[in-house]
Amino acid sequence: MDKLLIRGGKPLHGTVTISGAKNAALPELCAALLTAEPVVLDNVPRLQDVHTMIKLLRNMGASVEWDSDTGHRLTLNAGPVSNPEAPYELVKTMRASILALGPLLARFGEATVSLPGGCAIGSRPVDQHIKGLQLMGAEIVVEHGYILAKCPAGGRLKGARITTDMITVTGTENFLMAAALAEGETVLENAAQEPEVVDLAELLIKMGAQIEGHGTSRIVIRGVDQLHAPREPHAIVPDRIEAGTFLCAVAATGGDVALVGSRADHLDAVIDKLREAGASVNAINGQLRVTMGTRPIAVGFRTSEYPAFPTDMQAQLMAVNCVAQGSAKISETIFENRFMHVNELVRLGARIEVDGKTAVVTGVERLSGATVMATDLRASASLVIAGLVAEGQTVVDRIYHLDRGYEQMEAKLRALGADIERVK
Ligand SMILES: CC(=O)N[C@H]1[C@@H](OP(=O)(O)OP(=O)(O)OC[C@H]2O[C@@H](n3ccc(=O)[nH]c3=O)[C@H](O)[C@@H]2O)O[C@H](CO)[C@@H](O)[C@@H]1O
Ligand SMILES: C=C(OP(=O)(O)O)C(=O)O
Repeated sequence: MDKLLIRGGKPLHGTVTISGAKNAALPELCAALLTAEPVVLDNVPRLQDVHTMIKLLRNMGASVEWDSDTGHRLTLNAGPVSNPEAPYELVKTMRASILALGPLLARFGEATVSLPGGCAIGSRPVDQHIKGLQLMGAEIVVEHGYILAKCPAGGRLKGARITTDMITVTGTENFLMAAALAEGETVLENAAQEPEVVDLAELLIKMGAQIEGHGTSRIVIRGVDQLHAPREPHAIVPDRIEAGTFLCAVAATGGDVALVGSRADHLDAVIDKLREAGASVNAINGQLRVTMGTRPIAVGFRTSEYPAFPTDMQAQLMAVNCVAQGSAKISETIFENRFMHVNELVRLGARIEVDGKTAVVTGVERLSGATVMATDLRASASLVIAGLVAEGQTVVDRIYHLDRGYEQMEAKLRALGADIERVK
């Protein structure tokens, strides 16, 4: 099993290119299921979850081809799909497989998708996805760990008014894709406003969907009979969480880094907090430049839905607080168990106390390298940041979690001057 070996204490300097967003790539790969024409996506990040999604689509009969061995453009042809099924073996490694449910139902009138199950950060049920699709007329039974869904006689979903109990990102995305081919109008109330939802809506519009209100909490979709391939390749929006992770790394280690291909306007809440911590963050000529010359100041924050502070950045900013001056309170409101990184950060010398959904971090002057274990994707990123600033050597074990959502993280950090390598 791969590990990362980090010798901390080096400030980061240079330029890093931010990849396309994992959380936009995954629904957009599924959106290709909505048409028999070949869909071309650009800026697709080459990371493990994308490879898993490609496996899932190929298993259904789709053809998926990268343009070159190292490039980021791929062509998906769901014309030959004959098996509208997402089996447990593939779904268990990636919750986002649930995103196949909406498009499969909409285009093929039936779908069999394994229940994703829980994961380290919480139980993560999909009841809202099921409820919304039922409101659109789908007949759904859940048995033997599978969601068995089919459209009523006539074979087409019907537009509906869907108000979810909470804001759900992949739920909103499933409804967008299902409603694009449904009969009549669908209104999504309490919709997620994340940039990845907006990017998916923009791709669907390029494919002929009629969507209004994406980026707000009320989205209206008028179903059409057929979708087609976008006329031009659709470039996936930059990964704001990858960008935020690099911003936090610099805030912790000090240095001066330019992020190419990132969207400052998608990172307002994160940038505000990093400025409060003492970093200078500026958007210049399409780049985001972060400089940090002092020890950070501890900053309190609370995770919430976009545009507030993202839960996917909680662990990384906690790592910055670990070496900051002062103490700060962090509240996690989205997932019930997203403090798995705390015990590992403590092994590096951090002072953190957790009480339910709140963690209080008191910064220490130095962390000391140790062997730590990654428990989930963003927990891994926080351990890498802590390792970059810790004295001596840190080994981050189980980095298959990190590989799910970051493209070439260690190569990008090494190019910025970090002493980091992957070992078996
Ligand atoms: C692939 C992808 O885009 N993943 C992101 C997506 O996950 P995901 O879409 O799975 O997260 P949701 O927005 O759905 O979850 C929000 C909350 O609602 C709960 N819930 C959700 C659906 C449901 O049917 N029932 C239910 O109870 C969840 O358990 C959670 O507590 O948004 C999360 C919140 O920003 C991010 O952390 C993930 O990185
Ligand atoms: C929780 C995350 O992803 P997923 O929903 O794919 O598990 C994440 O990207 O931090």
